[in-house]
This record gives sequence, C-alpha cells and structure tokens, in this order.
Amino acid sequence: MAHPDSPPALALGGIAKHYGYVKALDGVDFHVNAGEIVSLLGDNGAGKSTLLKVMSGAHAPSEGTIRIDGKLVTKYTPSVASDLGVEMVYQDLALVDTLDISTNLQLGREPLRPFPLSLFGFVDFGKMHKATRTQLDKLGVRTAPPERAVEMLSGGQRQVTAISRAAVRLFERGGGVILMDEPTAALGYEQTLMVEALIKRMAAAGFAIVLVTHNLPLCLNVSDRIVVLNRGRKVADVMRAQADHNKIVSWITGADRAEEAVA
Ligand SMILES: Nc1ncnc2c1ncn2[C@@H]1O[C@H](COP(=O)(O)OP(=O)(O)OP(=O)(O)O)[C@@H](O)[C@H]1O
Repeated sequence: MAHPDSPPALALGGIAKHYGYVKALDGVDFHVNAGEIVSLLGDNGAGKSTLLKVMSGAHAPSEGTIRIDGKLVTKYTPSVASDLGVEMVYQDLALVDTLDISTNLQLGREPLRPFPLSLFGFVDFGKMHKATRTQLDKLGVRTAPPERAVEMLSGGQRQVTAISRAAVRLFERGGGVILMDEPTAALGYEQTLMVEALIKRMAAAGFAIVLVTHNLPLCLNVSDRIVVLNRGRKVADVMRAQADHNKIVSWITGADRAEEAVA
C-alpha cells in the first residue's frame, strides 16, 4: 500500500470532455493510489471509456488537470503516459497473434546477440525466454510456456499475457498505473478467476489499478474502492465495504440520490 503521505499515483481534477455538443464528462475528480484497485462503473454511455482514455493520454480533456505522483502534467499523450508509468491494457488486447508470448512481452526490447553470433540471427531467443520466465514468475503467472504463439492461447491466457506485458514494463520502472478496459469481457468462469488473481497480485506488488467493467461480481471481489459515473458525472466514490450489489445498481441506474455517496 502507498505511504499515507504519498500523493495519488494518478489524479484527475475537474475533468470535462465534450464531443461537439455531447458532454461525455462533466467535472469529474478521480484518483488511484499505489497498491489500490479502483473499479470504474456506469451504464452504457456513462463516460467510463472516455475517462479511461483521458487517463491513458489518448483523449485530451476539454477541461481539468492530470497529476501523476503529484506532479501536474501538461501535454499528456499516450507516449508521455507510458514514459510516466501509465500503461493501458486494451480490450482488443493489441497482442501480435503470430508471435510467441516472450516476443510480445519484450517487443522492441529484445535482447540481441553480439557479433559473430548475430550472423545466425539477431535476437537471442534463449535469453529472451529466460527473462520472460523470470518476469512471469515474479508476477506469479503460470499459464503457458513463453515460447508458445499467442494465437495458440485461450482467451484467459491472452488476457493474462496482455496484463503481464503492461506489468513487465512497469516492473522495470518499479511501479506505475495499469488501466484495464473490461479485462474479463468474453472470458469464462475459470479464466475470470485467473485474471482476478493476477489483478490482486499486481496491486499487492504496489501497482495502482483502474478497472473499467460491467462485471459486478469481479468489481465486488477485487476492488478497494468503487467509482460510479452516471451521464458523465461522478455519482459515487466509496470504499468497497460501503458498497453492495443493490447500492451499485442504484448508483449506476440513477435510482438513488447518489450524490450523497461521493466522498
Ligand atoms: N468519439 C466520440 N465522438 C462523439 N461522441 C462520443 C465519442 N466517444 C464517446 N462519445 C459519447 O460520449 C458519451 C460517453 O461515452 P463512453 O464511451 O465514454 O461511455 P461508456 O461509459 O464507456 O459506455 P460503454 O459502457 O457503452 O462503453 C456517450 O454519449 C457517447 O455517445
């Protein structure tokens, strides 16, 4: 867990986002601390993806501030986010199917062989697979051998690989924020448990985790805190213990005077 005096790993202040006449977000404050799992919930069109895209640098907010580890960031883009330790795990996973797990994890950072061994191929696959195995061991991930092609993996194994890839990058810098968009969409029961366990291990390792999901059981199982958006406004921001299934549904649907729940 973060030191109580540490600033949040990621903090958004007064975020508004307009798409033409559509006000997708309206004055949203949001933060996540190191070691914390925050679920972001809301009905279709509530603004979850838009807020996640603001956090990842993919969308510039129309108004508001972004702070990483307490520092105000201007000109926030996906590459600035990545440099500052904010990694997004996309719903479509963005893995290269024809390549193995190792290459997907190390893409762009593959260990190279020195001359004259490079005459037999530039990439040192032995070293790369070994490094991947060590990294996956650190994450407690044992799904498939690093040599296996991603196209041979199950949905759950692919999801775990995508999350591991973000985690491996962040491990190298000693922490950071992982943003996940529907990590268990289209996964079976066992696979969801596998992803759930990985999310918890990563938070225990000190990562800050933001989870956009429609999966209430997942949210209730893993979250430390739950944030609900309704028509672009934050209507609840509560610790897990203060939420249950019925309350969450009423915040999502707006059936409650939910502003009372905003901390
Ligand atoms: N690129 C865009 N151009 C115009 N309007 C957009 C765009 N992206 C989102 N919107 C609008 O902004 C609002 C919020 O959309 P957003 O995708 O953030 O919601 P969401 O909570 O992620 O919904 P879902 O659960 O369906 O993915 C919606 O009214 C949506 O139609």
